[in-house]
Amino acid sequence: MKLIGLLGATGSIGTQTLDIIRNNPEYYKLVSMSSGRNIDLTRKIITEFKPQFVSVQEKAHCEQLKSEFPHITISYGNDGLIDAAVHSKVDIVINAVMGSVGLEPTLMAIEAGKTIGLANKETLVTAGHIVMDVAKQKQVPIIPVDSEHSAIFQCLNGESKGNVSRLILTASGGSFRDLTREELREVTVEQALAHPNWSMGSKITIDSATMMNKGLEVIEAYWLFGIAYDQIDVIQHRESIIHSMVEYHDSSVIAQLGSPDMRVPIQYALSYPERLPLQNGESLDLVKIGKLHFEEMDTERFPCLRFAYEAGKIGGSMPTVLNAANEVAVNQFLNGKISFLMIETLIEKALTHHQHIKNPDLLTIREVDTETRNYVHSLSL
Ligand SMILES: NC(=O)C1=CN([C@@H]2O[C@H](COP(=O)(O)OP(=O)(O)OC[C@H]3O[C@@H](n4cnc5c(N)ncnc54)[C@H](OP(=O)(O)O)[C@@H]3O)[C@@H](O)[C@H]2O)C=CC1
Ligand SMILES: CC(=O)[C@@H](O)[C@H](O)COP(=O)(O)O
Ligand SMILES: [Mn+2]
Repeated sequence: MKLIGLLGATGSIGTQTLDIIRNNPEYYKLVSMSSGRNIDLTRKIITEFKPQFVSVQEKAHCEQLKSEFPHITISYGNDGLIDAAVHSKVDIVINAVMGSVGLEPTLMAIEAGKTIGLANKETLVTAGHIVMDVAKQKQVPIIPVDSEHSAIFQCLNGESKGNVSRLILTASGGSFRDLTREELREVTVEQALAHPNWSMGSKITIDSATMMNKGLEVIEAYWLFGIAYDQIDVIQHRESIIHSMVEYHDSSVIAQLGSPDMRVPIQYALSYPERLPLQNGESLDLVKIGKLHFEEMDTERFPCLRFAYEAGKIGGSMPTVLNAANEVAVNQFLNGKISFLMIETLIEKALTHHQHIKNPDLLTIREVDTETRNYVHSLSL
């Protein structure tokens, strides 16, 4: 029996993780969880899964839930999020919160020796050098949940990284993959949220439309697998059937395929190194699909992927700036305050404005994150 701490239980990855726990009560038990502001769903999850510890974002929600569930420990805010991650009974933490707020709970969970199932890619983009160092020191496994990284993890299957010549990440291209720059000027939030293949939270769906999602994933892959940026390629693959590939130095390419269903990588992170049958999993019918397509990425139309490679290669505090600027800009777009193309403009301005810091410690990372958020807010007022 694995005892689970689930951060971001009310979100897209969170609720799919709960599906897996629900379907496999002999293997998994929810012990601690966090949610944000969705209190109705939090209440339902508490009632069904009976976790011992719950954290929410707001104090008022915490007080409300305490009165309804007097036998459960309920907390709130960033401290609550950390307490959910380090709960003494938890074996594995699935980090499915959105944004760099996931960084400190991840670090504290690693310090506490918990295995990490990582969906929250912003953690590694913001402070990959710190997270990977602590994980190495503590000998804590970080198992990827992001579909591309789970695919690469499965393709690597313990092979020496010295045998790898290239990682090939696939990108669906997102909602606007076939639009011209001119057409991108006019797109709406509703259109951006209509991802062709995946049903996900709103922030990552916008990241997918700007292709920043793939940029964040390149940096995520760099940290998870220790492969140089020049050996990480991205290609557009509009069907999202091949989730990513590894090319070895004997020219052999190993790919992981499957219908787009995030329960597969989530369950694999939970069951690793075993595999469990997936309830209602769709068997891949390649004959029905007929053709798979592969295209070059177009960083003229979608410069965010280029920004991410550049920030990743500079390293230090640059990826922190990239991530923080992106989080603020995407939020402004979702709130109708800026246009779609303004997202990339704000990120570029933040990157240009920032004075690079070489090997930032956690305190410096926090400062850079806050300063960047303030700067982007000031630009988009
Ligand atoms: N969805 C997907 O298929 C995939 C997602 N990912 C990554 O997984 C992570 C989660 O994505 P997704 O599930 O789509 O996101 P959602 O927006 O659906 O869910 C985010 C979760 O985090 C909670 N949350 C948000 N902000 C805060 C905060 N400040 N403090 C505490 N909790 C907070 C939300 O709470 P509430 O809703 O209650 O407010 C919710 O539970 C992201 O990093 C994303 O990039 C990676 C691959 C695929
Ligand atoms: C499901 C998943 O892992 C997402 O990160 C997905 O990859 C987004 O699709 P894009 O390939 O369009 O960014
Ligand atoms: Mn992904």
